[in-house]
Amino acid sequence: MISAWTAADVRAAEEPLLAAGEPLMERASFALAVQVLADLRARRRHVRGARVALLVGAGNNGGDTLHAGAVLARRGVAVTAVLTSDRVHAGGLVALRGAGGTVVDLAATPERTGAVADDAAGADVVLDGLLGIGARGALRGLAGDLVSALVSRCAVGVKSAGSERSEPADFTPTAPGGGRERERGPWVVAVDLPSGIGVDDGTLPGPVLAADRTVTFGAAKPGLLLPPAARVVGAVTVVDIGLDPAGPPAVRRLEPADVGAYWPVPGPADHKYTRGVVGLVAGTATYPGAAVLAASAAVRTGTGMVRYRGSDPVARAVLAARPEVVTATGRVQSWVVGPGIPTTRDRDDPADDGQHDRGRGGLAVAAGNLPGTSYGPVPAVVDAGGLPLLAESNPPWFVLTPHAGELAGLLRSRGEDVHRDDVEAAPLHWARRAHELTGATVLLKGGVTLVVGPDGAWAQADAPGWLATAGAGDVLAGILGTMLAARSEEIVAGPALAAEVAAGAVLVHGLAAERANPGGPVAALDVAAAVPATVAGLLEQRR
Ligand SMILES: NC(=O)C1=CN([C@@H]2O[C@H](COP(=O)(O)OP(=O)(O)OC[C@H]3O[C@@H](n4cnc5c(N)ncnc54)[C@H](O)[C@@H]3O)[C@@H](O)[C@H]2O)[C@@H](O)CC1
Ligand SMILES: Nc1ncnc2c1ncn2[C@@H]1O[C@H](COP(=O)(O)OP(=O)(O)O)[C@@H](O)[C@H]1O
Ligand SMILES: [K+]
Repeated sequence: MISAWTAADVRAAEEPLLAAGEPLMERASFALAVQVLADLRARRRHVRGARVALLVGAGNNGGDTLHAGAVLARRGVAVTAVLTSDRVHAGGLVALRGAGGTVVDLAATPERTGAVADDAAGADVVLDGLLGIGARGALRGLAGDLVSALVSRCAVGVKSAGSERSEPADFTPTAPGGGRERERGPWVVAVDLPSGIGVDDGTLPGPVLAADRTVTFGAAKPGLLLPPAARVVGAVTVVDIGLDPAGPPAVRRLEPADVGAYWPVPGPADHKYTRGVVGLVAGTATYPGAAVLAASAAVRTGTGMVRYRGSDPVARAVLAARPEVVTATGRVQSWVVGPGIPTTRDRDDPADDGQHDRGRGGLAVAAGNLPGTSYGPVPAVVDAGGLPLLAESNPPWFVLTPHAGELAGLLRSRGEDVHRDDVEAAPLHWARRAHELTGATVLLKGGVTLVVGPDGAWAQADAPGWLATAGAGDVLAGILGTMLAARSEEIVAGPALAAEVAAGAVLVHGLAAERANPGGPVAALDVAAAVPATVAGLLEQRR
């Protein structure tokens, strides 16, 4: 698992160590220099004679950068530090000058910004040390001007899907094949984080120089995992400088081993009911495919049984694809409500095939709101047309699975003035808001999928861009339904678990998409078909 702590938590963890005289900056800057030397060696034959430009801001982030520059200069690298403030880290400046580095005081000559940017754009490596965890809002002043000038000189483009990111890293915050490629310009290494990203919320409030690598100190920061900033951090290397942040991380990311470790493997005493039964309210005459996709995915993920609820013609389509599905009513351990049913609240909408009523019924059971039945409470997945069926207040074992447009609609229905673009610009903020307003766990789908529950947030980036295809969301709903059903009682007893299970479902979905056709296009049903081998691969890792 990758864990990220907020700037405040990192500072709190640093404090006692700094008070005890631990040389944190020395550790950080030395590790940074070692990484830059490795990157240089990977890119050119000789380190000696390489050109490295340091972009230096007013704080300790600039201090780290200057000290790393001193190490590089002593190895024969031609290092030039561009100072964007008249009060940069004094010790770092002395060290760099002592090692033979060159200093350009841009703060004293701001009219040279264009020429300095030209020069930096011609370097082999640029170290972005303008701002670290002390960043507040958009990059301002000279630092902002310099970055804007550099961005215009180092055009970046998004790699075509399928191209490989080969840089060694602790994690790559974008999905496979979704990396970026600088069309021209230097290799950019962000010091601690790319200057100007929202450290704790992953927003991009102003200009940011996209990095090829981020060397981050002590622990990952939320902005390195969260969209949209995750798209500009490159390959992330976490350097251990002895920090031990207290409390739960602000954002986490599951790795395959985490999901494999807790996957429920049936034993000799199990039968289909102990494994979990999924109740599925999905599909209409207009969108029958959603029912087929969700049912297929639920079956392929290893459910004990799928009970399908819908009109006869759709049920026939489901059974033709998956004869394992049953249509008889009975107890279920999780409900999946909404794929392929209309998003209107109109009970009389003939296009709803009666699914709104069935969906409301399922959700009432899942919430434990039907006195006299012993069938609830159980977890539920609420997708697409299920979202308008939600009550005002919902239990956290409900997992809502909107994409950005659906999340905006849900929030508007609860009084927020928000549109799809706003959600895409600050997804963590709006997913948290939806969790607060509905009480439910919120899984916000996208290139990086966020899950927010009572116990914090998860950010998963497991899927190739090819997964952005019709029906992929229905497959996720089916996978998640099976995973929730398998741990139904545990989740209702400790609903914070719903978010972790949901993050696990996103990981399985993403890995299955990659497995279905590595490096190429995938169809939603093929993603479902790839789930069994994906799960077997996860289980293999725990042997
Ligand atoms: N304290 C230490 O000894 C350690 C600090 N570390 C480094 O120190 C960094 C944090 O240092 P600081 O607390 O000095 O903070 P920063 O280095 O992030 O810089 C804060 C400075 O930037 C200015 N600033 C803030 N927002 C701005 C904006 N939007 N536009 C322009 N200027 C802005 C502030 O006025 C302040 O002067 C970490 O990110 C890390 O790189 C690491 O070396 C680990 C040890
Ligand atoms: N750029 C992307 N990279 C990887 N996965 C993506 C990307 N865009 C969307 N996805 C994933 O594809 C799925 C699309 O689901 P959804 O929007 O509900 O489609 P549908 O309703 O047609 O099933 C989600 O799981 C989402 O996370
Ligand atoms: K930085």
